[in-house]
Amino acid sequence: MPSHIHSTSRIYNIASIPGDGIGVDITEAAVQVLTTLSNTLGGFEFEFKTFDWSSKKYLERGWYMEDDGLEQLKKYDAIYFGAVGWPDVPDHISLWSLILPIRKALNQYVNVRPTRILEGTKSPLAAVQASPSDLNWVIVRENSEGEYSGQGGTSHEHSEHAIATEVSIFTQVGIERIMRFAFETAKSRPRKKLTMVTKSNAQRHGMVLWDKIFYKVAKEYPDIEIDKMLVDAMTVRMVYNPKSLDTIVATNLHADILSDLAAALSGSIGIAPSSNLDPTRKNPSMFEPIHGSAPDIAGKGIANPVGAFWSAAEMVRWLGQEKAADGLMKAIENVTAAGVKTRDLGGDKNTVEVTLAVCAEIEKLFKQ
Ligand SMILES: NC(=O)C1=CN([C@@H]2O[C@H](COP(=O)(O)OP(=O)(O)OC[C@H]3O[C@@H](n4cnc5c(N)ncnc54)[C@H](O)[C@@H]3O)[C@@H](O)[C@H]2O)C=CC1
Ligand SMILES: CC(=O)C(=O)O
Ligand SMILES: [K+]
Ligand SMILES: [Mn+2]
Repeated sequence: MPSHIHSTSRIYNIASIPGDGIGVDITEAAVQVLTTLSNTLGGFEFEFKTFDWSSKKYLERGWYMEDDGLEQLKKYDAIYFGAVGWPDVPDHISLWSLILPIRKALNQYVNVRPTRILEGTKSPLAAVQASPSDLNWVIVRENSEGEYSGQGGTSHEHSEHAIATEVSIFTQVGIERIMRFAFETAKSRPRKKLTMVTKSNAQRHGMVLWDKIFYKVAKEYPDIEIDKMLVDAMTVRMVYNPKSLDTIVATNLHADILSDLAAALSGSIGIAPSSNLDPTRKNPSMFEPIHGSAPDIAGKGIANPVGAFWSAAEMVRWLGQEKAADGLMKAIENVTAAGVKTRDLGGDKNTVEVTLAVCAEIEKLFKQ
């Protein structure tokens, strides 16, 4: 591309945190696809700064992020994240040293997790036919409090009297803002439907407040059709009647679980994206596939990069480049439709082959 075009480009500074296991492969793939996208379209560019914050580095040097790591991240327009977690480090140490502090400190109180069946892929559900509306959901996950508040403690740890508490925190402010975001999401979608997931039959304090604030906020959205599901029954409805759902709002833990299920029902966990959003835009938002570091397939070059690409498309959309985001999604689906898929989707291609196919498709779509 001629340099004069570059000089007028909007530059987005992206903090890239590949992390562990397949997080590294899929982040590399996403960076390649994003670079191809900006080079092909023009008008904007990405400048990536890679942070080597990982479990491997933690084992070498005793820390995940520098002391001012969260402050460093605040300078970027967005954060692209792979995955964190490795068998040599207890999972609660890795999560609480990297991904969870970022979500909390940068006020990323929403985690948006869309699911649908991509072209050329198949749901394992018999109830799901070819129609895209058979399974097309957005799970809005509370991302700052609830069961992952981090409050609690352990006493008498090394004795038979060990006591541990894990306290769920639900605040009026925290619930109200996630409910409002969920209603706005439902409003932006054609079906205008919102299902609230709860467990207020057994959990009689936090979940009761959750329900109450949902109905309070619902009054502001008379055009949205609402219903309520207990989380256990919700799993059944997702399997037997996926068509009846559209936008879903759930707590941190419930939505974590339901979104892995949703991904599997749509074909594979390897395709599912997520956006950790600070809707106030005072802090950068963070984009990552919903899956973890997958130690069982790490280093084999076979991880599905589609969830990483879809997450990248969500990042591009959040940054305001709608046309580029739509183009990237189109390129991804042209590739799946052509049968260029990794094994988890029933194909025989590897990460690099799918990545190159998506890059070629972007060039085909956008090159005049
Ligand atoms: N946001 C994050 O960074 C997350 C980190 N983790 C961490 O990741 C580590 C592994 O966790 P698991 O429970 O095994 O969950 P996982 O999502 O890493 O893997 C679950 C299963 O799905 C498969 N899988 C996942 N992503 C795939 C992809 N892109 N392509 C093909 N197959 C894929 C894996 O091979 C595995 O069989 C743990 O340390 C966990 O704490 C887990 C979830 C999210
Ligand atoms: C930690 C985790 O599993 C998630 O955020 O999806
Ligand atoms: K991830
Ligand atoms: Mn999860």
